[in-house]
Amino acid sequence: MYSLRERKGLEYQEVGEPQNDDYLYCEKCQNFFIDTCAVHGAPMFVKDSPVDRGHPNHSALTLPPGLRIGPSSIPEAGLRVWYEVSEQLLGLHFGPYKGQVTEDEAANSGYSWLITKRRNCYKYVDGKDEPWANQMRYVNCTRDKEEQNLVAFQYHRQIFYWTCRTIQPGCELLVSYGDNYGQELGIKWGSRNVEKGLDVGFQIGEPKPEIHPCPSCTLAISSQKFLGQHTKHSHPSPPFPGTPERKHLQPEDPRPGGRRQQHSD
Ligand SMILES: C[S@@+](CC[C@H](N)C(=O)[O-])C[C@H]1O[C@@H](n2cnc3c(N)ncnc32)[C@H](O)[C@@H]1O
Repeated sequence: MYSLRERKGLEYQEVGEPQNDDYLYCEKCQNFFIDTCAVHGAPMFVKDSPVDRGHPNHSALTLPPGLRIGPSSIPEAGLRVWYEVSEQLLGLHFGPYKGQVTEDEAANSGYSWLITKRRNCYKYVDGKDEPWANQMRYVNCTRDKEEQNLVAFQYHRQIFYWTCRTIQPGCELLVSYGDNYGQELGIKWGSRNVEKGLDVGFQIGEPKPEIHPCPSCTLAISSQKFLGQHTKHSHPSPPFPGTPERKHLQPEDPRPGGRRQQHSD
């Protein structure tokens, strides 16, 4: 016969395998890491300006100081995000991309990113509706490698953008939506004709489109008349209290960033 001895309870912690989107990438080391690069420390994350969700202008008002929204100089691209202050931007992460989260594949608005939950299992974050999205919805798609300055990546089941090259003052922020999506949009890779002097990308020193910055929010409007209409509609006095201050970028939440991700639809 065996006597059942009392067993001491084992104390242990279950340490899960890191998921693919737990890793971040250090450009200097050219290596992946979790949380903090052992050599270069924690990457910088830029937080959105705080705004109550559901405000009709929510997306535009979340713009961090130093960035602006205005008409894009890319033909038929609508609005864009551009960088307005005098220092260069580098080594920053924006996000997460906000919007309505759905598992419905039909989320095909032109503003929805695909997020991989696990093998063959996806969800979508759709930034179409401005009251539920953030400023990242205004970032347009790059037309070639040279003008790309942001990379979209998935981190902890969310989409972030990181600055893959120095962003000069006056430049539009441009991210790759992924090859398939870009083609579906009719965005031709290499359509920016630099050699023939037909580059329509807005660079410093080039003729700028007409811009009328709104004094009460981060929008810039293409005509004085539309600015008047916007002010009347969006800023009946007193101005909306969540109006962000226009200062240089101030990274607040130093955490890391990583890899490229596919754009959905
Ligand atoms: C995520 S939104 C970008 C913000 C958009 N420009 C706006 O005004 O709301 C994606 C849409 O912008 C337009 N777009 C983005 N990049 C473009 C490009 N390089 N050329 C033409 N249209 C572009 C397309 O209409 C696309 O469906």
